[in-house]
Amino acid sequence: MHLVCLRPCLVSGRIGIGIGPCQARRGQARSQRRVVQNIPPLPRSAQRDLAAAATTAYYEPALAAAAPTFPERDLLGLRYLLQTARALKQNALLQTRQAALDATGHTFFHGVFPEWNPGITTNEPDNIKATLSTRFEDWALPGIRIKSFLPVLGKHSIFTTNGAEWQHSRAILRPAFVRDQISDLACVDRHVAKLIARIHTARAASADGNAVLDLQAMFSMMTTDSISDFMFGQSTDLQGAAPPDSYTFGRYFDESMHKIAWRARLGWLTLIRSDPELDEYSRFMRAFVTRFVHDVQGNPETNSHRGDKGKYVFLDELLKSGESDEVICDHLLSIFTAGRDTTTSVLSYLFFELSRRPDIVATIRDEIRDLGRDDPTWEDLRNMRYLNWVLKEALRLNPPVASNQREAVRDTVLPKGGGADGKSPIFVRKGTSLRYLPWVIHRRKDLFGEDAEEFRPERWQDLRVTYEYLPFNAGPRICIGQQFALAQMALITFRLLQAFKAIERRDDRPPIQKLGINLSMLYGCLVSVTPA
Ligand code: HEM
Repeated sequence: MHLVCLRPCLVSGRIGIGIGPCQARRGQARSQRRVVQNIPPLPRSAQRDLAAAATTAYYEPALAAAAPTFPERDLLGLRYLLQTARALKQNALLQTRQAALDATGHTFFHGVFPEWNPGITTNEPDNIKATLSTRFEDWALPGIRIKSFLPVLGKHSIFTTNGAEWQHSRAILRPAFVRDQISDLACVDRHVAKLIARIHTARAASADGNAVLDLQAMFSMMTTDSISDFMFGQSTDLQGAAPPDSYTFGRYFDESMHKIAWRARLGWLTLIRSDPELDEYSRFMRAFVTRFVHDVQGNPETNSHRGDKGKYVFLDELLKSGESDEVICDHLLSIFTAGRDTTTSVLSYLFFELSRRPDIVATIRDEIRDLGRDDPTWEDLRNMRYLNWVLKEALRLNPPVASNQREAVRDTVLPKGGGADGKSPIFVRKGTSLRYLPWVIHRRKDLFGEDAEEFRPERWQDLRVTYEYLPFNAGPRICIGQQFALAQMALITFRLLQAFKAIERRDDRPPIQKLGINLSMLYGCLVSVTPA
């Protein structure tokens, strides 16, 4: 019995577990010898998995065919890199990956320029379950992603650490997301009230009283205000009388996320060159956040937020950890990164859908009316069945974290993707990067039905999901802010549909999704609204 490792064959560029003749036309025997000599000993745990997941048939030559590679004959990964850059430029990376996964089955290998180890892309729930949960210890955040985030989030961030350091970050942050805070909706309510007031003002100021609004830009300001209020006890107040440095903070934050996304996606190449602009943004943002930390530390009794008894302030909880200012600053910027654009993304896409689906608007408004209360509690929002279906559906079709990545920290096994039918386990060498795309998985017709690409909240009536539905990720690194985000988004939608009875699309261009760290809408979300 021979198991061949998952390095690309030097001649054919094929990768996979294989026995028997190499498929390359030229240099066949030589390349095969070379590959076979490199056979790594299969780790004991991998052997256990293989035995459990497959059968002895796995070792038969017929099933040991290489897993698909894409594109073919791309040993160095240059074609893949160029394709990625081109697709990103055309805002079509998700669609390109979807087509590749459709063409190759649900898992394929590709070269990663300029590395030797191949990468894997998968939209197979079993593989994702292994990566995020059952074989969690075998995978970590990839080095390239950590390096891209470091200049902005720092080395203590939950998004730049693995292993014990990550556990420590999570242990510090977790208690701050307690039930009391989640159910304290007053903070969000203040900022959504300002948003509604701004919409009324814009309508009144427009010539025909029917102003065109870019809800994406408005949601972004609102979430910046509400998350800063939640974190520091003081809002950036971009929707009100913000000081100039709040605007600068917002702008630098946007620019930094854009740069980080490019660096993470294009790999090590972009890290060769330093980016003084990014360094400057980072310096400014750290100084901005540190000011709040000092403010709270320096004035424990007089600080403005403490006048508001009962108000939850994330920074207060964080300071209880006794960590240094630098660590606290890393955590604050991380929560800002985690919470702001994700929420903006879901709301923008949701209101884009609502602008072309008056039936859904009417059904949510009926549910609001049936509640019979103007001010919903957290429990009320949780129990609004249709509203929650709508949110789940928005998160399914446009998960803000549309594409995600991990890296094998030891030799391991994925349960599916090998063999002629793609159903055999595959061996994965340490250092291999794995990309999974919730955006693509959520649109699989075999998992979500023939209408998987349609926005249909009613599907959630009977749908039970596990690893095929990943808007908040899964396993030990599942989103900490999930309940907080869902409660916020439910309240914002509730309030807006209480205030406005119709939303009308005001943009003829086809919607284009832009993939950064999070998904956004390239042309924004242009609508007009009718007051209730
Ligand atoms: C609709 C809104 C949100 C979505 C879709 C979302 C999604 C995600 C996803 C997919 C991850 C996993 C990232 C990875 O491991 O690669 C994540 C992690 C995380 N999220 Fe969220 N998130 C949302 C809102 C929030 C909010 C509002 C907060 C906090 C205020 C938050 C805090 C976090 C944190 C701290 C992590 C890191 C968890 C860890 O690595 O252990 N998220 N989120």
